[in-house]
Amino acid sequence: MTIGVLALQGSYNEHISALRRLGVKGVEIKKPGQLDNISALIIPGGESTTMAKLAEYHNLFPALREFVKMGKPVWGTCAGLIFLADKAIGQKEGGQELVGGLDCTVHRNFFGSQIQSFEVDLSVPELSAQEGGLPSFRGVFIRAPAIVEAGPGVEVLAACPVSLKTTSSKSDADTQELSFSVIHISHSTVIIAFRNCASYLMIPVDPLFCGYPVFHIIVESLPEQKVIVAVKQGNLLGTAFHPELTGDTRWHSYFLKMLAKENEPAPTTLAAVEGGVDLTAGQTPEIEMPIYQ
Ligand SMILES: NC(=O)CC[C@H](N)C(=O)O
Repeated sequence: MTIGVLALQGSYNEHISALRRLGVKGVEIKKPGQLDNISALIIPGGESTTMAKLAEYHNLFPALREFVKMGKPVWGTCAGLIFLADKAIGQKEGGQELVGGLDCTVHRNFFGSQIQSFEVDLSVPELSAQEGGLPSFRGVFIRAPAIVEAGPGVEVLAACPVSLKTTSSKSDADTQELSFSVIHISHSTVIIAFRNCASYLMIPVDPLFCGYPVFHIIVESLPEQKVIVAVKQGNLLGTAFHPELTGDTRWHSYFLKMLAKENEPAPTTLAAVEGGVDLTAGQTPEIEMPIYQ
């Protein structure tokens, strides 16, 4: 059993390190043919537009789609989650190709720009039920996406509170005046972006909102909002955050168990991948990860 990590760009070395901490060898995947030799694939975080351009250049999209269609386990983290989504919003002009398969709409930079990156403890009941340990997981969000819509077959594994900060001078007021833009409308949800506080709010569709790109509204005592940041659909796993940048390997071990459930023996030392970059020869990836505990 071999675990591939798409190694075009982003945090693939970090995933390979995390797998190694579990005693499992990960191999770099850079070419379509290398997918034939692996049992499961991790698509790492990075920058999804760049990664998509590289994947296109190496003609990887048809093989990646085929891999997903075959039902083999695939885990997308952050940019990798964007890759796996059936639909992405907030893309650069001209859009970007997606692998798809995950019945979700992902907002590419939901939490804002690079400087709005953050860490937060997420409640992860399903993960801790299966893997043990704390009921929470330290989510490292780097210019992170979020899942703004999920289909009926998608299991939500974690959601992140979305705070509505405001620059209003009436800090103790229950009522705040905020201007916003509608950035996404679907049959069930409207997402609005607040102009002065880089926050988002998801609200049920109200026909009143449709057709007006910019509003000025009064928001009264807004309830706490949560946005989905980890999902599972069959053999597809998606996380908007970066477990490979923490010392906690539970998401990796959770993913490996998805593979084990496919009636394959538990992962041990893995054979070299023909045509792939094999890390079994006592080599270590060049970059040892900073581990945030
Ligand atoms: N850390 C990440 O992978 C960030 C992903 C980034 N939002 C993108 O569009 O690619």
